[in-house]
Amino acid sequence: MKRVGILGGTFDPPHQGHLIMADHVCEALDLDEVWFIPSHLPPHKKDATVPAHERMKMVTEAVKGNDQFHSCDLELKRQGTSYTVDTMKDLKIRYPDHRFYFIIGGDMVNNLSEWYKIEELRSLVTFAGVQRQGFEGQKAEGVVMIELPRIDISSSLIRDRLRKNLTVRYLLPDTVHNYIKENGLYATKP
Ligand SMILES: Nc1ncnc2c1ncn2[C@@H]1O[C@H](COP(=O)(O)OP(=O)(O)OP(=O)(O)O)[C@@H](O)[C@H]1O
Ligand SMILES: O=C(O)c1ccc[n+]([C@@H]2O[C@H](COP(=O)([O-])O)[C@@H](O)[C@H]2O)c1
Repeated sequence: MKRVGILGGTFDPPHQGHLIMADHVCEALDLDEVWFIPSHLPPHKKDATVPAHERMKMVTEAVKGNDQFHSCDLELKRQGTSYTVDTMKDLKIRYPDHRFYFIIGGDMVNNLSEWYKIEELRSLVTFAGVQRQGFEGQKAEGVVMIELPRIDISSSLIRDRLRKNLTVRYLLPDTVHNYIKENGLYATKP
């Protein structure tokens, strides 16, 4: 039986906060792997600013160099709104013997009751929550909370800094930063 963490997100763009949270949960829960799954259309958020295939490529760049981290294009291939319950049902069929942990930031812990078919989803995964700056002390039934140094990095901060032509170096992996520059994403000049 493999123990697999799932980090779903918009990843617009992926950043060090995502990698650090995945690494800490991996250690704390003794996971074999963490799979990063970019949403095609995020269910509870306004649409991403960059197309799904570009976010997928950035996630693939971000996980390079860690053998336990993998990117997964299941939600891209499925298209439509990326409800987590659909993703996990699909993964359970493909990998019936894996045990799945769905990793979420502290900003999401208290909103789980609003997720689509949440009770069915709870039967498929264990939720692992990490603390997030501005959302301290969040906890909810059925969510294992993992301690994490507060990392006040978000994709919106990075998008905002890129728009203003301010440095984002060290906020995200160099590989992702290079991909953004080479492809002129977020209105950077290629
Ligand atoms: N710095 C962080 N600390 C803890 N959790 C985080 C952090 N950044 C992202 N997460 C969590 O990672 C998951 C995916 O996040 P997402 O891709 O939406 O990035 P984001 O930084 O929250 O984006 P945005 O700023 O655009 O809202 C979510 O569960 C989110 O709560
Ligand atoms: O399935 C749902 O109803 C649902 C509602 C909100 C968020 N999620 C998932 O939670 C993950 C993080 O979401 P976000 O909006 O922070 O990118 C991502 O995989 C979303 O698909 C899922």
